[in-house]
Amino acid sequence: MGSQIIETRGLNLNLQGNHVLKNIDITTHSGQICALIGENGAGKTSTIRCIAGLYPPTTGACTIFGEPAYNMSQKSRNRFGIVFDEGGLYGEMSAWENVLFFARLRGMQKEKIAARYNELVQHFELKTSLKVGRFSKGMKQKLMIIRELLHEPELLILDEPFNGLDPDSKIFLRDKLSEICSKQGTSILISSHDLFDLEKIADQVIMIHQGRIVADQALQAITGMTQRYVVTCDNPQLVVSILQDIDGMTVVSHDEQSVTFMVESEVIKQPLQILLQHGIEIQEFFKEKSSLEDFYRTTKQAAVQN
Ligand SMILES: Nc1ncnc2c1ncn2[C@@H]1O[C@H](COP(=O)(O)OP(=O)(O)OP(=O)(O)O)[C@@H](O)[C@H]1O
Repeated sequence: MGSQIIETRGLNLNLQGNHVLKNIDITTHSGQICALIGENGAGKTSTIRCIAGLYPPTTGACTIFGEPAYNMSQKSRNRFGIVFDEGGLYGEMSAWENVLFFARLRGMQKEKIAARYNELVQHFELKTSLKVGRFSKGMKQKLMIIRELLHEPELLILDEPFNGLDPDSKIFLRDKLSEICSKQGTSILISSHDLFDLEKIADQVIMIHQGRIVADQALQAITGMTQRYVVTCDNPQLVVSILQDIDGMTVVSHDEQSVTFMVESEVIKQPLQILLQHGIEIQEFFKEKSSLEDFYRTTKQAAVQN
């Protein structure tokens, strides 16, 4: 695993008498995509604001590149880029003018800015002929990411970057972010409600519920194989009645097309063989994989009960 990028320890945040973050402990590593998930109002944006040095922790510590995030030096500030949903683009300017303005503030030279801008515009396939005020949501999102990648940061922080994007734009952006991480080694911290898309790109998943961390795991550990099988056939009702009589096989659910069942692997070695032996005409048979959505649901259920 790479070096530590973000570290929070016992991070608490009070905003106007509201205890928004409670003992948040986060460690992220370089070259990885870390996803922040959780329901509306869970505390994702507040966590990101602390990490970016916009809010001082009420108690506890929050460091980025080993330096306290609040009041960090300009040098450390230049080591990351951040995109919030609310934007911060100038509509009356062109894409180039927007990018130039921010890159100059970061102390970059114009020739370097131009070269990098062209490279990123190509990478993100951004059409730049219109004034930014006439850009679509997806184009603005791309431009903000280009602006924040221009100075070649080691870390890119994104707060709900897929918000309001159509499926094509979402897939495109998701895959480009993954590429930037894998090819250029840029670490990414991303908050989003798009669990399906996060599942495609994240390495680490942190779930926040009512200001507390309720899960922090490698994606690989979350989305492994389950002990559940799914069979699709013409007569699921028949399958249900057959399975009910077999020791070691338990029906979990069924509908008009399929049956999901669990198998005790010590008792049943070849579930497919058993179905075939009973003369069932199978259209599809597979072992179910757990998704990030399943994980979110069960983790949330447990958090609500605690
Ligand atoms: N300035 C503020 N003053 C008081 N409370 C605040 C302030 N900003 C946020 N909060 C509260 O902090 C909690 C966490 O908000 P936050 O925006 O961090 O959640 P989130 O997980 O990003 O939500 P969403 O998914 O809706 O963007 C919410 O209850 C919110 O009302």
